[in-house]
Amino acid sequence: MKQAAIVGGTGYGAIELIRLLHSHSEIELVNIYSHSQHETAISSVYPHLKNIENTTLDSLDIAALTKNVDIVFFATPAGIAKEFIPKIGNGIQCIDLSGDLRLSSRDAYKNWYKAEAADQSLLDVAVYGLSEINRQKIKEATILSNPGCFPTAALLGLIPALQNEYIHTEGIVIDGKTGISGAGKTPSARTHFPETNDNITAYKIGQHQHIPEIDQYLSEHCSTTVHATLTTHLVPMTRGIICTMYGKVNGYYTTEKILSDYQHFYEGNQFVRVLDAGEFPTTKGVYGSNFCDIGLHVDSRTNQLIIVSAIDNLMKGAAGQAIQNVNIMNGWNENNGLKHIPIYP
Ligand SMILES: NC(=O)C1=CN([C@@H]2O[C@H](COP(=O)(O)OP(=O)(O)OC[C@H]3O[C@@H](n4cnc5c(N)ncnc54)[C@H](OP(=O)(O)O)[C@@H]3O)[C@@H](O)[C@H]2O)C=CC1
Ligand SMILES: CC(=O)N[C@@H](CCC(=O)OP(=O)(O)O)C(=O)O
Repeated sequence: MKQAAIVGGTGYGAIELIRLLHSHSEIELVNIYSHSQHETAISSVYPHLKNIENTTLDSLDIAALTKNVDIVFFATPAGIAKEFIPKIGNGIQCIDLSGDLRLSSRDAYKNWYKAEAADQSLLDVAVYGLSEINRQKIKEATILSNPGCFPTAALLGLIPALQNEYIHTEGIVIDGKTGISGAGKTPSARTHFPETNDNITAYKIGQHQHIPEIDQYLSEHCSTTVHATLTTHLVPMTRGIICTMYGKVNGYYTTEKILSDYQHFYEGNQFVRVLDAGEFPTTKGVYGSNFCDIGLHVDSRTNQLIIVSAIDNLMKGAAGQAIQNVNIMNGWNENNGLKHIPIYP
């Protein structure tokens, strides 16, 4: 068994990691670190964990952590992991759920996150954990940068179309919608119930921190610079992300031809389900699971390829993909801790 710790222990990402690690056969969760609450059991903060996970919350102690654990998950806001990971060393596997290590350009991080970027030496060794696309590099990783939630849905939906040159690289539009748990556990004026109930809001237009992440990895995967338009919307549901994406078709292709190539592209990848012609994903269809469901359609009237991609933001968009990546890093079965059927209805 490998021993693991979670930093940011009382946040939503951490709680989801705890749920998944409970059924992981190779990892024992030994420390849950919290900067806000100490000497209290996690099950007192979250009563749904009563008699299941009673670990006492501790304040982060790097020296003790370095001796005790093999794997550390940072489920913390941007700005934390980049400061602590360089102090850990010892070959300990560090998985960062935040955006600290995702952008290769330090200037881009400064522009979009409004803070100093991680040291270049840390960015150089961090591996981007889009599991299905970057599996070979993830196998060798010690420092793992887990993708953002919208980038996970958007990149898995768009990369096959761009790599096969089914769509032009210019004019790609990503219309993204997310449940409110994506904003974390601390309520704000934007996520407060009266603002979100019975309401849909577009937010961070032209300013979303996932824009440079999507551009960077789309560009890497089609060897030309891509600038996609992302607009994110907050919708009144707890979990789920759905991205409806549009790209101008580059030639003449049928829905069936592109779908069959997507099915081939993701063959052997148990967590990406490419749907049949006429079927489209829903957030409920992936709720509580690590699946990314993809459906698509060629609109011959407008010559647009319409791709729809759905994930659970806390699962494939965060904790689920983090566990999938740890499984890849350690040569374990990729679905260890992740065998959940979506919760339906
Ligand atoms: N929610 C989602 O769907 C997704 C989240 N992410 C990313 O994962 C990370 C965690 O997200 P999420 O769990 O939703 O966020 P939350 O806000 O729910 O949790 C983050 C936790 O980090 C800890 N924390 C807060 N401030 C500090 C600080 N200054 N120093 C140390 N720890 C701090 C707190 O826990 P404590 O007080 O116990 O230490 C807090 O609860 C974020 O970077 C987020 O952007 C990525 C993809 C999807
Ligand atoms: C609803 C909501 O506010 N969602 C967040 C998701 C951010 C996230 O989880 O990703 P990072 O790790 O890149 O910050 C947002 O759109 O910014």
